Amino acid sequence: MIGHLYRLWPHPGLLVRLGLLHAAFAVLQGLLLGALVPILRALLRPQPDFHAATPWLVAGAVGFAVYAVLRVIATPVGFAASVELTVQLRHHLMRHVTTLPLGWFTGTGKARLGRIVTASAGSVGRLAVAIGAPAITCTLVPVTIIAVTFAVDWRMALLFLAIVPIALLVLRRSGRIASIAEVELEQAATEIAGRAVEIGQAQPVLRAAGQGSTGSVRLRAALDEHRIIYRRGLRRSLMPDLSYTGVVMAGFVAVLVLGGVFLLDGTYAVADTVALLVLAIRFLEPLGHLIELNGGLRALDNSVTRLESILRVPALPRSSKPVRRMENSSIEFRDVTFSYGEGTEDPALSGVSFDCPAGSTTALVGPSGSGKTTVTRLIARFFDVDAGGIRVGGVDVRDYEPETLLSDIAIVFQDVYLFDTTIEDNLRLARPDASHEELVAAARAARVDEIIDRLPDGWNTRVGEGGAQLSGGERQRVSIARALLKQARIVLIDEAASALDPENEAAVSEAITHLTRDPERTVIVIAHRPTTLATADNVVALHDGRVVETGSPAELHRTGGLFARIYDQYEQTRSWHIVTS
Ligand SMILES: Nc1ncnc2c1ncn2[C@@H]1O[C@H](COP(=O)(O)OP(=O)(O)OP(=O)(O)O)[C@@H](O)[C@H]1O
Repeated sequence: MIGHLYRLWPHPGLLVRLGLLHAAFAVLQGLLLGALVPILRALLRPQPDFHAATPWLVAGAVGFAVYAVLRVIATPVGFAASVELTVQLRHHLMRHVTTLPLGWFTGTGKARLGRIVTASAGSVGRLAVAIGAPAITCTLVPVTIIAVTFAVDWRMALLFLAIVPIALLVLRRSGRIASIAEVELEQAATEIAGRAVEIGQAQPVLRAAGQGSTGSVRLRAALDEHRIIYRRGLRRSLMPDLSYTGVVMAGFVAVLVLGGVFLLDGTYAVADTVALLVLAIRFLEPLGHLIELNGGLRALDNSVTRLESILRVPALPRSSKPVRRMENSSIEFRDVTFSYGEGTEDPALSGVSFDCPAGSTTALVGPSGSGKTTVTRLIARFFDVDAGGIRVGGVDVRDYEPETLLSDIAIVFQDVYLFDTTIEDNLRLARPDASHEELVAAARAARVDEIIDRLPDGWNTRVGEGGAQLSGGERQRVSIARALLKQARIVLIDEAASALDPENEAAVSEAITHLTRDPERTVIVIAHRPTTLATADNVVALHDGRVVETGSPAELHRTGGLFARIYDQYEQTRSWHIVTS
């Protein structure tokens, strides 16, 4: 466990200093108690020998003063260390997380990350001090006392020594049970958190279906389960905990019996007996205290394991000589095969090859699940391909410095997430140093200026969590404005598949057209509207992860294949919307 903790922190200096401070306490405590033996031997006799006791009394007083000073220092140091260790750990985690493939950030990945960065990192920082430090004391005090006792009487020291392995054995068993209970409780707590979030997110759907209370029923079930697991953990740990206390008590009885026998047969003087009893009490007391720390130690161990589970996720491999300049914005897929890995049957893409010359606009079409989104994810290197290669500007995406690649790529997702801040801040995210004129120009080109004019505080209107104050089409326009502001030479767009109102439909379409006008910019758009398809230079039609057609929209329309069918479907849907709206 100590090794685990040590490896967890990038700069374990603070942890080591804290550990050494508590180790010093423990040894000092043991030695101070050891000093009692010569003092009692000198004083507990018919003619007390103050001369012999004085050096030990002085040494004891000095030792006690040092101990007291260390204790006073240790309390605030421990508190500050706990906060500092948590901060260090969170920074370490976040630094690592920024090197992970973006594909790792799925729903579960994000939920795990949230829980580990908040709860687990917090408990490791807190428990490392609140439980780890006393655990060092409770282990080293008995060890020091055994060593001191050997100097007084080897038989009693051997008895102390014999108690340790028996106690540790029972402690281990109790620890295993505590560990299982902690893992179960953590799972139950995650379930409760999930249900609570679900209640919040699903309220509109649940109420629309007249099931407003369904969410709370599921939450109540999760809470009940948590309580059952908690009680089960308590029940299971009762016997091992009692056994441990029994072992410690039995050890004390054995010490009393041995001390009594040696006192009666004259082996021990009264002073020796009193001193050894004090040593026995101070030996058994921290040993007994270990059982109370056991649950915390297991929780610490499990939290460390959870943190390590993220730290062990391999970072996106970096080239040893990364390319830091993108020559042009051409994109080539060469025989790309990619599978999402565990739990997926067929590859998402198989032998996909196509070219997008610099400055061109390519529309990706195909039925749901045909691999369109995967194509865009691979260009931005959310994942690495299994076979084949993707070249951007003539260089394999794996050979770029990740920042170089991403600084020249803008992505417009279907579900655009906006931060709960002003429109201006949301746009500036793309380029914080953009001038006001550039900001206004990007907004105008994406027709975000019309949205701003309508909002009560214009540029300074907060858009709500996730951009809830804006409609889907408006959010997508903000996202396109971001892409324009970023001046990225490659833009990947997942056009909103759902129907937009006519105003948004026209605005989004115009914004996309604006993006495609730049002769330097390569645009790949997952197209769901005939107008967008019509503006494309090329079309890549996918089916079951394979390219089935490529060519210009006019050519493909003539050949009457998959593209033509999809185009006609889009047209029909559009006319249907126009008729019904
Ligand atoms: N994160 C993921 N993990 C596992 N499989 C995935 C993941 N994302 C997509 N897939 C699978 O990969 C295949 C291609 O999916 P992709 O999202 O690229 O298709 P698509 O053409 O964009 O579909 P849609 O139009 O519905 O968005 C599908 O079989 C899908 O189930």
